[in-house]
Amino acid sequence: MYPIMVNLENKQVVIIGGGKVATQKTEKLLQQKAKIVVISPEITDKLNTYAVNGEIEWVKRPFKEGDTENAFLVIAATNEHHVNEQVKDGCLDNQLINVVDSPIDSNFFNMAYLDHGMLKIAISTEGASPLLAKQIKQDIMSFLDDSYDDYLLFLQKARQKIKTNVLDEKRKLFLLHELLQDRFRKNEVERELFLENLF
Ligand SMILES: C[C@@]1(CC(=O)O)C2=NC(=C\c3[nH]c(c(CCC(=O)O)c3CC(=O)O)Cc3[nH]c(c(CC(=O)O)c3CCC(=O)O)/C=C3\N/C(=C\2)[C@@H](CCC(=O)O)[C@]3(C)CC(=O)O)/[C@H]1CCC(=O)O
Ligand SMILES: NC(=O)c1ccc[n+]([C@@H]2O[C@H](COP(=O)([O-])OP(=O)(O)OC[C@H]3O[C@@H](n4cnc5c(N)ncnc54)[C@H](O)[C@@H]3O)[C@@H](O)[C@H]2O)c1
Repeated sequence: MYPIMVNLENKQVVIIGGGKVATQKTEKLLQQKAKIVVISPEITDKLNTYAVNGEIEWVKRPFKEGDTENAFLVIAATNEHHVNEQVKDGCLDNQLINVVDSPIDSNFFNMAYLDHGMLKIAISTEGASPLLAKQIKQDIMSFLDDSYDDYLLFLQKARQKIKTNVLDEKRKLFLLHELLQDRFRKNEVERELFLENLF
C-alpha cells in the first residue's frame, strides 16, 4: 500500500449507508471540502443536520446500481455486507473504493491522522489494528504542540527565499538545515531575525 495525500476539494464522494461509521467518515471528509452524497434510507441525526444545512446531499433510499457512476471516491458503509459488495462490484477500477467491513475489497484505507496546519502525520496498520493506529496518534499528539503551525509557515517562507536567492547548492542545503534548529520553532524573534539577515 502506497500512502499519498489527495486533494478532495469539490470532488464527488458517494457514501452508501448513513449510520455511525458513515457519520464518522463524513465528518472527516467535510473538512476536506469534498462534495458528499449520502445514499441511505435512514441517517443519523448528525448527518441529517448536515443535510438540512446543505453541507451534504442526502438521497433517501437504498443503494441502486449506477449510484457511484460519477464518484471520485466511494465509501460502502452499510451494515449489510452483501450491499457493500454490490457497491464495490459497481465501481470501476479507476475509482477509489473503501468497504468499511472488508479491507480486502477496498483499494484504499482511511488513516488515523494528526493535522497541525501544514504538518500532517498519518498512521496506518493496514487494517491489522485500527486501535493501535489511534493509540500511536495519541502518543504523537502528546509531544506535538501548536508551535509547529507558525514554524512551518516560517519554514515555507524561508525555503522559498533561499531557493530563489541562493545559487550555490552547498550553501542552500546548509541554510535549509539551519532552519531545523529548535530555537526557530520555539522563538518568533529568532525567526524574524533569520529572515531579516538572510540577504
Ligand atoms: C482511521 C480510522 C477511521 C477513519 O477515520 O476512517 C479507521 N478506523 C478507525 C477506528 C476504529 N475502527 C474500528 C474500531 C473498533 C476497534 C476494532 O475493531 O479494532 C476503531 C476504534 C475507534 O473507533 O475508537 C473497527 C473497524 N475498522 C475496520 C473494521 C473492518 C475490518 O477490520 O474488517 C472494523 C471492525 C468492525 C467490526 O468488527 O464490527 C477497518 C478499517 N478501519 C480503518 C480506519 C482502516 C484501517 C486503519 C488501520 O489499520 O490503520 C480500515 C481497514 C478501513 C477503513 O475504514 O478505511 C479510525 C482510526 C482511529 C483514529 O483516527 O482515531
Ligand atoms: N471501517 C471502520 O472504521 C469501521 C468501524 C466500525 C465498524 N465498521 C463496520 O461498518 C459497518 C457499518 O457500521 P455502522 O455502525 O455504521 O452501522 P449502522 O447500523 O449504524 O448503520 C448502517 C447504515 O446502513 C444503512 N443501510 C442499510 N442497508 C442499506 C442499503 N441497502 N442501501 C443504503 N444504505 C443502507 C442503514 O440505513 C444505516 O444508515 C458494520 O459492518 C461495522 O462492522 C467499520
